Amino acid sequence: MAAPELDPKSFFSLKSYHVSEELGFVLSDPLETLPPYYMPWMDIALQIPELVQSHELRIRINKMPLLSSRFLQKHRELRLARLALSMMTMGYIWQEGEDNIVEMLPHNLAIPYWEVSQRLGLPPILTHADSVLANWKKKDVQGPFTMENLELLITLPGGDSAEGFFLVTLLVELAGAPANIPNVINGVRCGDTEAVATALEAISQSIQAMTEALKWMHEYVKPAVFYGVMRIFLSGWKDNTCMPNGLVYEGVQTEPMAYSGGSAAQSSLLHCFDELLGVKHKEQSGAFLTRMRKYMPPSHRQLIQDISLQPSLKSFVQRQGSERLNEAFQDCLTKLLAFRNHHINTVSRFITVPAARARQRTGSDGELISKAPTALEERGTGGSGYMTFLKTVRDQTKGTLLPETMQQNEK
Ligand code: HEM
Repeated sequence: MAAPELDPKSFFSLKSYHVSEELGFVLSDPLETLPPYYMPWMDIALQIPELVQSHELRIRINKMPLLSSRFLQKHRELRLARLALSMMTMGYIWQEGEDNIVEMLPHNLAIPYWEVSQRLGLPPILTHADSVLANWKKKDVQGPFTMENLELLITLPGGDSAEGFFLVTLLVELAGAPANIPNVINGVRCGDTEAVATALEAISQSIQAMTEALKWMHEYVKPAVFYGVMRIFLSGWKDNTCMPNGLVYEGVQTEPMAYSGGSAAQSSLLHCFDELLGVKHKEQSGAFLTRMRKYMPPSHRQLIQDISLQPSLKSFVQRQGSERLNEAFQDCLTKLLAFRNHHINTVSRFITVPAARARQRTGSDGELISKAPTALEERGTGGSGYMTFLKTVRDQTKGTLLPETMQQNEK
């Protein structure tokens, strides 16, 4: 997909980045089926939890025919094929948990997976763009985007909690759809203070709606299931002591390759807001977030890059001396800070607390939790030393606030 040209005089629009005003980065109308030739993939992909449970997934994948990816033509076909192949790969690698790890993905899965990934410009591992953005359907097509009216196309072990985890994340994405970012950029370009303030007010509401949606995680996902069952299936083979050498993709390359696991750190939303508002992440946390951009669809990555090349919004706000604009800018940062604080609480509830219970073998969910992989205790599925990272990112957001609000926040 060619990167859109950035002409500072042209009108900034989301269209050229394959981002919609209504759905943001979410893929619109994902396909539910592939052409019949690809039935062997879909047959397996649709039964991953059951096949993992019966320890048959690897056997079924080993017997799968080697199919050519050349009959996949449309973007949506490629996305569904990648979703199916990614989910199968995670199931294949982690079927036995941390025991009996395989270090080679068989050629009948690895070759088409590599080809499809190359065509989409994504690394050959499950990403947020697959498991969340391209993994939904509405039960009633005319109905709303609600938990009740949504379901996944393909899932991993973890039952209702797995479904809840991916669908709540989808709702967070939808709540934050960055429709107003172009209005901010275009307003700054033509010096329209009121237009920029209006767009920032809408963005701050979207970020607040993201926080509200994130709260549903507590309702739809059980921490013990997330920690003890699901998390390993999102893990990658980079910075993971279980697979220190990475994974050999048979028939693609003889040397192993290392990739980070799926994480919403790969969502383009917060990267866009950070670039727009001038939140800069440095050193290790900055390096990790920059690396996560390689796990996003290229056009989404390009949008983030192009936002970062715009004249500074913060300087514009400071120059204009408008109280309304000042407040709208500050409010966006305050809401972003609140999102990150709530996210840290969520992470604590879904990882830190179960990890402590697992070490002490306590709690009614003790058995589930104690099966959790020990290599992941200190790390997020994206492979970060997560708490230090998340707090640094949060503090960087706070550090971007204009001085008066910082003082109010201290009170
Ligand atoms: C049970 C729910 C969740 C848990 C346990 C969780 C956990 C984590 C962890 C451990 C990290 C550190 C990076 C890594 O190694 O993966 C992270 C980063 C991140 N997560 Fe989540 N997450 C959850 C839900 C979400 C949702 C729904 C979103 C919204 C899209 C989100 C957005 C982010 C972002 C943007 C980062 C990068 C850090 C930042 O920009 O603040 N997370 N998450």
